[in-house]
Order: sequence, then C-alpha cells, then structure tokens
Amino acid sequence: MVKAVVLGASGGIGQPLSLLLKASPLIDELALYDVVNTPGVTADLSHISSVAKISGYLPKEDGLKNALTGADIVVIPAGIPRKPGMTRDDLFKINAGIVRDLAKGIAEFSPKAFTLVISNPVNSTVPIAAEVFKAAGVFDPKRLFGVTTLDVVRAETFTQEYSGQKDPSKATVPVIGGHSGETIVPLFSKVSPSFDIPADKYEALVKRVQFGGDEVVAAKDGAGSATLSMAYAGFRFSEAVIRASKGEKGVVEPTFVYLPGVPGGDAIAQATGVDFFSTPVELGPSGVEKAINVLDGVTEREQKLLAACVEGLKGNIEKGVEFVKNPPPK
Ligand SMILES: NC(=O)C1=CN([C@@H]2O[C@H](COP(=O)(O)OP(=O)(O)OC[C@H]3O[C@@H](n4cnc5c(N)ncnc54)[C@H](O)[C@@H]3O)[C@@H](O)[C@H]2O)C=CC1
Ligand SMILES: O=C([O-])CC(=O)C(=O)O
Repeated sequence: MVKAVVLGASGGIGQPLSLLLKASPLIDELALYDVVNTPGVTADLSHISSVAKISGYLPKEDGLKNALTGADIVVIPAGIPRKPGMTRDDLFKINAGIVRDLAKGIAEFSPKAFTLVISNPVNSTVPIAAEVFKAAGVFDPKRLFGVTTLDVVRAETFTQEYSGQKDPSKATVPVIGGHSGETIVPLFSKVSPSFDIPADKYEALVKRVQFGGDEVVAAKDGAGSATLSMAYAGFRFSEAVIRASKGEKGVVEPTFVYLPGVPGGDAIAQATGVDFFSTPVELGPSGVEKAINVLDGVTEREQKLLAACVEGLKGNIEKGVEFVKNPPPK
C-alpha cells in the first residue's frame, strides 16, 4: 500500500501533479491538501477510474493532520511562484514560512514519509525542512529530497539534437549543484551514452539549462512559472522514489540532499565544501541508498561552473538554516 500526499495540491503544479499521481497504478491512496480549492480538485479527480482512492483537505477540522496521517510520500509544491524580474530567492520571504509550517506537520503526523520539496527557493527550503525535522528529532536525511528533476529534464531535452535520442529521456545528463541560475551545473562531460556538444554551442547550452526557468517565467508574462513541465518532473521523481521503495534496483536520479547524512555523501561534501547539494543518488527501500560522486574528472570549464555554484549555494543554505535556528521577529 502506498499513500501519497500533495501539499499545495490546488496550484499550478499541484493540480497536474495530482492528476499524474491519481493516474499512477503505483499509488493506492492519494490525499490532497491546500489552503484553497481542494474540494473541487478532489471531486474532479475522483471520477478517474484508476487505483488510487482520493481524499481532499483544507486547514479546517485538522485537515493537515488527516491528509498526512499514514503517508508514505509527501510532495510539496505549496508556495508562490516567480513573476518576471524576480529571482527564486525573492520567494524566500513568503515560501520559507510555508515550508517550515508544512514540515512541522510532517514531523508530527508522518515523520517516516519520504518528503519531496518542490517549493522555491529549493536551495533554502530543503535546509529549512531539514532543520525543522532535526529540531523535532525525526530527521532522516535519506528521506528528504529537493526536487531538481526539472533541470535534468530540461538538459535532456535541450541536448537532444546532440544526443541523437528519439526519446530524449533515454540520455542521462547529470545536472548537479542547486536549483537556481548559476547553482545549476550540467555536466555535459558525463553524459551517457556519450555524445559531444560542439564547442561553439557549449556556453549557450549551459546557460539555457541554468536559466530555463526564466524562459518560462518570461513567456507566461506575469502568470507564473513552469507548472506542467514541473508536474511531469515531480511525478517522474516521485515515481522513482516509489519504485525503489518497492524494491526496484538501479533507480538513479539527481536530487538535492543533505550530504553528511547519506551514504557516500561525505566525500562530496568535502570536495564541494557544502552540506546540501544535488547529485545523482541511487534510491532504495529506505530512500537514498548511495550518493554518487560525479565530480572526479570534470573538465576545467565544469570546475569553474562548480566554483560559482558553491559560492551561491553557501549563502542560500545558510539563509534557510538561520531562518529556523534564529527565526526573524514576527
Ligand atoms: N523545484 C522546481 O524545479 C520548481 C519549483 N517551483 C516552485 O513551486 C512552487 C509552486 O508553484 P505553482 O504551483 O506555480 O504556484 P501556485 O501559486 O499556482 O500554487 C501554489 C499553491 O500553494 C498553495 N499554498 C499556499 N500556502 C499554502 C500552505 N500553507 N499550505 C498548503 N498550500 C499552500 C496555494 O493555495 C496554491 O494553490 C513555487 O514556489 C515555485 O517557485 C516551480 C517550478 C519548478
Ligand atoms: O523558474 C522558476 O521560478 C520555477 C522553477 O524553479 C523552474 O522552472 O525551474
């Protein structure tokens, strides 16, 4: 039996993500929570003739508790999205508190669930969730994931003309680091099956992966950021976590994790100088089975990208940790 929960289920990401989860044969029970509109979204999805039994909750009448109780996997796309001219860090002011409060709920009502954080800025919201779990004495770093799959999906798509794959997802393109601008580092030297990026295209491709989110924000022109591609990516990562939890071997996806707490993470923490970092991980029944170090043998250009990434990440991580340890005055 697998119970999945979406926190922020009525939003631009939440609705299509909930649709994909409802349609997945891997899920037996699906609970939707949001501060608005869950009755409607739930009624609509409940007519779909798939396996998952669906229920919807609002904050009233212990809604968060009832949604989370018994959860195996909790996905969090709650929070405001960007508008043109904003950075992901500009979302911190509002989303930090939202993620902190939802993480408190998870710590209380479903402390053993896999927690997948989509809400931006991921580089800070994942450290926030970690600190909340630590304070509650329930932190299991193998079960906390920042969802960076959209960066991987974009890298697969944008390199298709060079990978030559009919199905672009068949190319493995590691994207590591964080989830904002220069903290996003595609490692084109480590693609498999291997292919070459023409030298005159390299820089533009790196930038396109790093700033793919801005492309969508600009195109939506004030109406938000990526929602449909994010729902696809969030579902792909959720499915990977569930498949591995059911015993499937060899499930590997990059994700933003707390390195000192996961097998194989220490070496990556030492090499980068940061505790939170997105790296390919092998997933298993209890979450992260092994963080895979893809840093050895990177090119000089990739080393430069990594240096800029770590510079940015440090501040983002610290900001999240501080928000919980020394909360700002109300
Ligand atoms: N990790 C990633 O790659 C990506 C992350 N994002 C982020 O995902 C977040 C959501 O984006 P959208 O769905 O487009 O926004 P949206 O505004 O359409 O939906 C957000 C939903 O969260 C709900 N919400 C707000 N406070 C809540 C709370 N305390 N508890 C439960 N639900 C709450 C809102 O009612 C709304 O339904 C944003 O922070 C965005 O930046 C977006 C794209 C990619
Ligand atoms: O760009 C944004 O604000 C949303 C996001 O994280 C992405 O699309 O990668």
